[in-house]
Amino acid sequence: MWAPMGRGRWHGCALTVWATAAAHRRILEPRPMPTRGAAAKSRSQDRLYSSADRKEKIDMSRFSVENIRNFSIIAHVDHGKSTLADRLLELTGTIDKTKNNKQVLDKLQVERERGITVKAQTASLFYNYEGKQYLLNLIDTPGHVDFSYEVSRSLSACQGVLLVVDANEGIQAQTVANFFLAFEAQLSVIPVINKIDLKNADPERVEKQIEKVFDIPTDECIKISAKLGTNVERVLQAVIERIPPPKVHRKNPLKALVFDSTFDQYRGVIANVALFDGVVSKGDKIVSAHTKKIYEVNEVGVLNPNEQPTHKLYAGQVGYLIAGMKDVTEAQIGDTLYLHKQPVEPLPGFKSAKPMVFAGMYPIDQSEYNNLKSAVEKLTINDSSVTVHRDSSLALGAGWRLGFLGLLHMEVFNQRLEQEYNASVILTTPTVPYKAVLSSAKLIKEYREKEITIINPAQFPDKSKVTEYLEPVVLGTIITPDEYTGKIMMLCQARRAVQKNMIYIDQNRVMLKYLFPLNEIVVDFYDSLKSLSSGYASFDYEDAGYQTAELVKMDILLNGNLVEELVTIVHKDKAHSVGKAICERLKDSLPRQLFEIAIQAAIGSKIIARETVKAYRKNVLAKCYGGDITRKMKLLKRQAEGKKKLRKIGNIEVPKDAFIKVLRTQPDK
Ligand SMILES: Nc1nc2c(ncn2[C@@H]2O[C@H](COP(=O)(O)OP(=O)(O)OP(=O)(O)O)[C@@H](O)[C@H]2O)c(=O)[nH]1
Repeated sequence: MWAPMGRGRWHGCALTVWATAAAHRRILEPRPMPTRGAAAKSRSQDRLYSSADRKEKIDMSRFSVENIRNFSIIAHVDHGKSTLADRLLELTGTIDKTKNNKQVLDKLQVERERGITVKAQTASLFYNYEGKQYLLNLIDTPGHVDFSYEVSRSLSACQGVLLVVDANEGIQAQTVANFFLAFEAQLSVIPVINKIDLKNADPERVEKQIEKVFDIPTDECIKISAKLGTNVERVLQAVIERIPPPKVHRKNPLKALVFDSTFDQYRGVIANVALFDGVVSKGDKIVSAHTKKIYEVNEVGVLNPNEQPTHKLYAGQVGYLIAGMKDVTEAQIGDTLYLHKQPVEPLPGFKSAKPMVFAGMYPIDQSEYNNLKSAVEKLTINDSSVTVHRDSSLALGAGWRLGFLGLLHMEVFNQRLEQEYNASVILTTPTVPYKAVLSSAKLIKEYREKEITIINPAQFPDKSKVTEYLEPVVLGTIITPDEYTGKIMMLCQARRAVQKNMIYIDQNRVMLKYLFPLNEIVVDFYDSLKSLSSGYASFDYEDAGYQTAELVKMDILLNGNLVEELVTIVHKDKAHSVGKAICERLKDSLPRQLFEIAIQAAIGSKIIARETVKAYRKNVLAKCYGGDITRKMKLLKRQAEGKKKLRKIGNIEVPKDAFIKVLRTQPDK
């Protein structure tokens, strides 16, 4: 159950508990299931269970393994995972249902602003069913393909999943991808058809799709409205009836898996742990199997959904552990913790995330390097799927080359750096990891390998040094109403994709499988797909290795000066159209300056595209009339502040966000 899973990506989850002394006593007695008539009464009881006043430590020994269920909610983006999680938390009294709860488990600012889940979150729920008290550990996971590493790690701590499908939209590409993650991990799958309250809901059609694509009998589907709370109680009951308890041994020595971690500036690393065997408590001396360092446990507890200290954690439970780990290198995701006096064989851990997109990251001002370094280190504790290599460039100074799981992941990381660490950075053109097979023994000796991976376009080796270039490919799944199939096929062809399969999942919905060069889909394929299908088509992909490709390095020049951020590797056949599009978009995003600017795309010394920005004089003081000196000074100051957001290339001032705008759209012809 805790074994690695498909698609080269992984996960973990967490479990929990809490209560005031009074509430605690109460939770140990079976609680009758709330009925509508008992609503007013249960509200006051629920308050006892709200997280605000849970100060007393909980005795976790009372939750035996048979009464624990670890499950995750997985779905296509926006099908209602977080809304269902809110209802489950309310129904079990974990949060106060009189409050207008929305995305309670989406704690990050970026998640609330974008309305998406980025980070898997956990909460422990207490639930009485047929006279027994259960501890249900719920993990809300992200839906977007870029965050499926979070999904797979979460699944490693679960025995079952709720597969949520929108009753109007039906099965989408990420429903398929997520189902197979759970299926490969041999988890129990409970299909939940959500949004049955919608006018266009057609749960019967979705039931049939589920039967056709996943081979799950229609009578196993639970039809709900997470928004209105309709039939949600049935979901909790199914979790108990259909998902098995974890297979663990409490009498064995401690074996705890670190499946996630966060950083607190006062308390250091907070490790999320799942206990496979044994017990852990405050004061225990534990060892990291990875570093062999010894720590004393300062605190253990559960997430409910906030931290709630407990006396101990027992096998089968999931919670958090603080043990004075201060450094990124000490908090390895996938590490096994064991008791100092009772060494154990470490768990297999997780395969590391495989970055799909790399970009250079540099401080806008080199004096900010150390602050940015510390911010990047802390954020990567919280997001272990980002890979970090030191890098430097003549124009941009010292920085890093970061690997992300996709472009949205890159944008979210950047936004979190700004919002959580107040750091402002320059990002270079995202690139996929290309490979080059070296041609001579001398070069192989120099690089110490025959096949090198290129994650920085500036280091792309010249054709004279290689026998062939290779590009990464992915197997993409597209689900669409059949009226858009023709247009989608043309789009895929323009992206150099090769069709592998096509099936009807119901009377008018088609599932297409294509082999895509990763480079062709990474930036804007999804946007193009959405716009030509009026938003109806969905897309997901998985790693499919490498293929030979004719690649060239393209430079972008401003008045003859190289723009390092925009150096890019392109397929030979696309060089002209991509170069032209970049020049045109750069022209649109560059403000006019006091002199003319020539924008050129070049391959080696050959110019393949050109645009010109005409000269223009921006005189802020022209706005002032009447010679008001204070106002003049204010305007000059504002202009100086604006300049901090600019990067100078030669004598040309380029706004920082111009580059990302340029990269957003590529031509489809
Ligand atoms: N009508 C209706 N709307 C719902 C229902 N459940 C969720 N929604 C709405 O659907 C939208 C998406 O819901 P979320 O719960 O944020 O979806 P999610 O799957 O968690 O989304 P990601 O975290 O981005 O993957 C929100 O606007 C919800 O209010 C439902 O049962 N009925």
